[in-house]
Amino acid sequence: MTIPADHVVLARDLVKSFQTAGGQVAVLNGVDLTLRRGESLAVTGESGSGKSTLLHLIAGLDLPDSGQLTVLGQDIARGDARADDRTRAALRRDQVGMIFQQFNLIPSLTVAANLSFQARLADRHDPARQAELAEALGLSALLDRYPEQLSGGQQQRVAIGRALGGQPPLVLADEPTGNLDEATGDAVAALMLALVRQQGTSLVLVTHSQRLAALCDRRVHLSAGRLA
Ligand SMILES: Nc1ncnc2c1ncn2[C@@H]1O[C@H](COP(=O)(O)OP(=O)(O)OP(=O)(O)O)[C@@H](O)[C@H]1O
Repeated sequence: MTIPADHVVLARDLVKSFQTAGGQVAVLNGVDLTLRRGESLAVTGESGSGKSTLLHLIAGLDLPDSGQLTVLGQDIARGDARADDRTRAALRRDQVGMIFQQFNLIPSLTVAANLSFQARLADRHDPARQAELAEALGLSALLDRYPEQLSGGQQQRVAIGRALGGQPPLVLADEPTGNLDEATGDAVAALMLALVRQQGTSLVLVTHSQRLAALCDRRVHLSAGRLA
């Protein structure tokens, strides 16, 4: 299959199951998904429906049992072929920003060092760009602090800045407001979406919140292992 150049994520008939003590559990059962350049897509679904599993496959943190998955032109899975660990790690490091519910900042690094972390790994650290991003995220006065000295909303703003710092073409966010109160979560989500749009970054946002999902360009619902 030829992939149009503006397709950032292309998934066809993705299947993923897990082996558990109780037997094989089918989680994704034929997922089709297309994400275009600059598009934001919300993925909603019941708890346990497989939203994080899908995000992990797109990030190359795990591999599907079958189906095709191509991310930023890199085949993760196609027929029997699978991208190896190195290829998938390089894709994540250089081209994919990730934002988690638990923020996952590096506790021993200052806000400034956390902000520049991924851009440095991707060899795209730009101090002027980082200063702009810190300003946009309201973090300029907090750059010398450590994560433990920040509120939840501030920590998540640092995590957003870290994910966007290297201007990756794709950002994956897994319940980014799940640990924040409603008002803080709304403010953080609005900032994230504004920055993503400004940068022309594609976004996959996993969320329970219909309000948050409504802010995205498009939304899909995961149910019984398929997207609708
Ligand atoms: N590594 C694993 N081993 C075994 N089972 C797993 C594994 N990862 C996920 N699962 C199972 O797959 C199903 C989907 O999990 P997943 O975390 O993707 O759901 P989710 O929609 O993100 O849920 P939530 O909204 O609660 O975070 C669950 O039944 C979970 O127990």
